[in-house]
Amino acid sequence: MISSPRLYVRTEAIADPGPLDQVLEQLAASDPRALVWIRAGDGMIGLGEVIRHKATDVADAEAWWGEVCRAVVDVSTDPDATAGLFGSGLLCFGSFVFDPDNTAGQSVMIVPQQVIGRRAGRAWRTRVAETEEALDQPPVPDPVSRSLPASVSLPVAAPGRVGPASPASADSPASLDGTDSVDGRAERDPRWERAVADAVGRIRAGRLDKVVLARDLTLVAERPVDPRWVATRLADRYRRCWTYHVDGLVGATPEMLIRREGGLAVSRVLAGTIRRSAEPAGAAGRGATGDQALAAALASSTKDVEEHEYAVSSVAAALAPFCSAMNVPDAPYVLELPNVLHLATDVTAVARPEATALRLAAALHPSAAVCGTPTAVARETIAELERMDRDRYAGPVGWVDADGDGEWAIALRCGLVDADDPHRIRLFAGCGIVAGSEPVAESAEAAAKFLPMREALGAG
Ligand SMILES: C=C(O[C@@H]1C=C(C(=O)O)C=C[C@H]1O)C(=O)O
Repeated sequence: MISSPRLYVRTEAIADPGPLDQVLEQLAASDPRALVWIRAGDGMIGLGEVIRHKATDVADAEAWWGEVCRAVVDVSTDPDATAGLFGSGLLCFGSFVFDPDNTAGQSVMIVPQQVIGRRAGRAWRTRVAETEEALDQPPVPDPVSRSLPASVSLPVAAPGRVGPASPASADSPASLDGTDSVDGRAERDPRWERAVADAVGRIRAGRLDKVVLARDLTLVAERPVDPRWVATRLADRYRRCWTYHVDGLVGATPEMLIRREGGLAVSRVLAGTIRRSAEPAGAAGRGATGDQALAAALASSTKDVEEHEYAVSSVAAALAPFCSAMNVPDAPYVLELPNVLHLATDVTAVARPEATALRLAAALHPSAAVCGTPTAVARETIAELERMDRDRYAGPVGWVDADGDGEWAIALRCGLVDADDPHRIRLFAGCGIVAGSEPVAESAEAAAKFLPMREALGAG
């Protein structure tokens, strides 16, 4: 039996502080541990910590969150002020490991002391405390009052020079010049390419249909990596993605595992990728004509369409038992991001009342977009061939509210700041492997997926 402290919660409407990526940059007095969920300037920033729960898995987190919510007293004086604002009121941020059986990492759920939220031009602040009196005290820090004394300022700082961790001098930033470049290391990894070739062999031999293989890249920065700095830059450039930071895991993902708002559940499935070329303007990959040609190539690639279909079927099959109606579009559309184009399908469904965002996330994870088909064989294949701890990469990351609504994305295009040495950050990128995959092309795709984080860190 889990026992939860009584929590008092108050939500109030506030003046619009402006796009949250800019607010994050101005949150001078806040802690670098600020929790972040931003998309196109809207979303939530969480400050402070009231409770932290080390979850064993998503189902455990759901049971725990139910207990917490049962012990909550909402003392908002004007509940109408924020009624219907998705994300307002008590909420919890979370980030889950990809595979609890194969990791040294830890899933975490965090209830912040304060949330500053913004959606569609409206804004709110939610405060949480263990006594009602504490809610009557001025919040510390008060990020929406613009009169912070300079002395409390902890500037959101750039990481300085960033380079690949080199085995020879693992503690100092490596040179970005010459042959020892991030590019050289990020583009190709012979060991990973052999794993891809091995996976293709297993798929052609009929042992499985699809497996997602990932690799990592550790960068070392001159100064400790401030996730707020990284998140600000990601949110500005990747406006169609969900920019997140939870407990050292920072990234901007284009893939929504499940969003539940009221009875409506939506999952954005991605699989099938083409890199936007870095060729000079006028060449394929740059400008409208180049993008159109790439989009057409992607949409007509049998390999990518097949890879995509596995991912869509796995999501539709996992959602079906929890939904009374579902719409699965016949064909994908092309989602354009600054670094890549993806085949995308938005599966929408009417969720049964007991199907909370966390319950749906538990049912959907791991989807074929990050694991493979069939799931169990793909999971074993990953453990065997990848030889890497995914930690919280490719696990669900997001938030849930007291009604069970929320958004759980897949933690992609991210990095994990080393808890013991914040100068070090481990980036991840993975690719769906099917019968028609080629190791060198998959390396190029992985390199394109590293790009958002490398650019945000100034190691582009
Ligand atoms: C695994 C990743 O991305 C996934 C794999 C994709 C693919 O192989 O085409 C596309 C989007 C994601 O579902 C990643 O970004 O690390």
